[in-house]
Amino acid sequence: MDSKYASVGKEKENKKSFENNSLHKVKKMKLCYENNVNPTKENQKESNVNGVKQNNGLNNNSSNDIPEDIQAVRKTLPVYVVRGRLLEEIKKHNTMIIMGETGSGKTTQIPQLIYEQQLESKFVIAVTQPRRVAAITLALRVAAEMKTEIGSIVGYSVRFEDVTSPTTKVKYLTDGMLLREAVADPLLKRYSTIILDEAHERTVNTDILFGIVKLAQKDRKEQKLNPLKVIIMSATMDVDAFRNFYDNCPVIYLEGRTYPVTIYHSKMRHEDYQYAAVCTIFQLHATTPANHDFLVFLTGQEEIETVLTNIKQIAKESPGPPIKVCPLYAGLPASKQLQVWKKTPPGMRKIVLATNIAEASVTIPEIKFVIDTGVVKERTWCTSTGAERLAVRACSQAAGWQRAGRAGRTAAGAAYRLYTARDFAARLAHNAPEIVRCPLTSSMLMLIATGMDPSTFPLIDSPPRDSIQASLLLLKELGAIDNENDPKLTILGKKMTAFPIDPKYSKVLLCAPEYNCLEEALSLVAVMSSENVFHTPLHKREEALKVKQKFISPLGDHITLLNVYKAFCKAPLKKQWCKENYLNHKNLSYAYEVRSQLLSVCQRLNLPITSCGNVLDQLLKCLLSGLFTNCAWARSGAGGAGAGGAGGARYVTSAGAAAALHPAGVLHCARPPPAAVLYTELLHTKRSYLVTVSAVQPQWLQQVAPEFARRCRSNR
Ligand SMILES: Nc1ncnc2c1ncn2[C@@H]1O[C@H](COP(=O)(O)OP(=O)(O)OP(=O)(O)O)[C@@H](O)[C@H]1O
Repeated sequence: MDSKYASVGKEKENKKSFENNSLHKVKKMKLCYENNVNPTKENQKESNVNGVKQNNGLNNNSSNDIPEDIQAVRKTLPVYVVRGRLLEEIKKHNTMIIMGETGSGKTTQIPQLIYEQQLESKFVIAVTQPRRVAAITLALRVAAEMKTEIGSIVGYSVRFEDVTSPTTKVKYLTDGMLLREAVADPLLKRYSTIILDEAHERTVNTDILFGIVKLAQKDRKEQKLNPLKVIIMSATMDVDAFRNFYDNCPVIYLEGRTYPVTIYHSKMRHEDYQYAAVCTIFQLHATTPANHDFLVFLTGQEEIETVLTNIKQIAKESPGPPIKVCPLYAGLPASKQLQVWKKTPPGMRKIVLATNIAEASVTIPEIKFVIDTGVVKERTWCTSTGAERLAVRACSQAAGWQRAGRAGRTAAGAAYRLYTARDFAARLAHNAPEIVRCPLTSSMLMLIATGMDPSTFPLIDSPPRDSIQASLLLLKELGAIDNENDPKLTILGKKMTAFPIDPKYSKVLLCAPEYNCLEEALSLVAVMSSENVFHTPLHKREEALKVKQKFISPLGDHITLLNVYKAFCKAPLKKQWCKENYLNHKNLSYAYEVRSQLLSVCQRLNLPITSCGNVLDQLLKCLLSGLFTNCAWARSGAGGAGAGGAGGARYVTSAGAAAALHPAGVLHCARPPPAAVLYTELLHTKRSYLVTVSAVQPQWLQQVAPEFARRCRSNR
């Protein structure tokens, strides 16, 4: 059964082109637009709808400080307009797919409608999000709409932060958190409705949740428990795949959006998308009023920081209002991420530079223009070598629509695609789901912890067989499961599920008391969870490398990172200290946050928090107890251990991949190069590199992981 409730479809959105002629000189460049929007009219409309004061201190008031009538805004949303018919459908069906335009009100309104209609009584409505920033900001918005304190009727639960209470009825949570809850209760009995939002993202966690809710629904029916309603939502999903998976369940199409988004495509291809983005920013900046904010999609932290510096420099000489540039990426401390939702002073323009964490679900109220570079940084994984490949790729059409959908949420907007219409048409409709290209160890552990059998578990797309086998073997060798054929969790495995981190690292923390080094292991794991802590600006490279010397340990990168973290903790004026020492304050603050969360899990598990002091071999052995598969040996012969500095040395990993030490690593120039190393990551770019490396004694492997060491010996 397909219902159509409104008439404006995505295919009817304006698709226009912009001509991007000379991009050589930012200030002189001029772009030509067809059918430009009328800025005066737009301003009038915007002043009526923007802004709301939220109870977390984030002020979303409109640029001209006219408070938003939040209830009036609600009532204009396409979902609200069709609420009666929609609720009828929701009552009728236990499983359904809802497709609706970005910004139509799916995520904020549908849970409220269900709650208000008292379809719910003592049970809770869960709404999952692939990303924590979306879960938090949506919960804050819905709490404001429902005039309630966050954490009471409306709450959220994300990694390291649970803002819910026994009165919470509408709960926004990351898919990872719901997966954790399924470990304790695979039937998810406290929920009467589970809404799996942004289904198109197809993260490993959501793919597993699709199967978990399907089984929970069936089992609850068989056990005559309260029924579970499952709603799958997105603006851009592959409906057929989901429909097949959920036994031809009904699909509801909600068409229509509140404000139009005009799409402009570049008329020519750009070799340098960062440069094209900066040019576009300044052209729009010079021609549009302040408080028309911009959202620019880039691929990662380093790129964001480079563009941020460029913008700040160019802005000094450019016409237009003052600019506030806000970065937004996953590794940014939560408080810094939420800065993006803070109101900018009147007369100022906010430019948000984001990775794809801002691609779906979020509303950043005053975003008028989206600038879409059309690329994303994606990790893929090779099962046989364990190598990760980090590559910048063209994003899918679905991602393009989602990005454009971040404009037009509180007023009409536009999306500038820095790629041609022809390029867009040639792109994949959807990216391949994560489950077919990423390591599955964490998800397998959670799945087994829920008592499910990985070999019969229902999935929309099956991961490659060798990927499942490799994950099960690793879990067995980590001691998390008893065997690979009919796996059951061991006591250690059960404890590992208490940590929201990769099982290799939870094993490190759980083994740390044995080596008397939990203090140090916590700091190291935390700092490794954050992005690069070293800041090496190109123009001050020599100076930055000189300063780095004071942290360097001859044992390698891990102890060097620990030295940095310890010094950071002692520094009284942290920001200033980081600046002087060429360190990234945001990333170290993030590590600090993560450490305190990991510490509280260790305390819950009653692990003794002791320190190994200067006996750092203990810490490296402990690290090896979780990362034993990440060992590499210097190749004998030319280029191997005997051949001059380590920079030229070649290593072979336990999985047989050949790689060199990464040039940014401490051991890159060690003489003689270490015979055996432990690495955190095997990265393929143009060459293969071992990243974050420490020297280890070859016999340690035998001591910490005898079974694995035996297997390695027989393979070598
Ligand atoms: N934080 C916010 N501040 C201001 N307005 C907001 C906020 N969050 C939501 N809104 C308003 O509510 C509308 C609906 O948002 P909602 O997230 O429910 O849409 P959606 O259909 O789920 O979109 P998407 O598919 O992009 O996730 C937005 O377009 C915007 O007008």
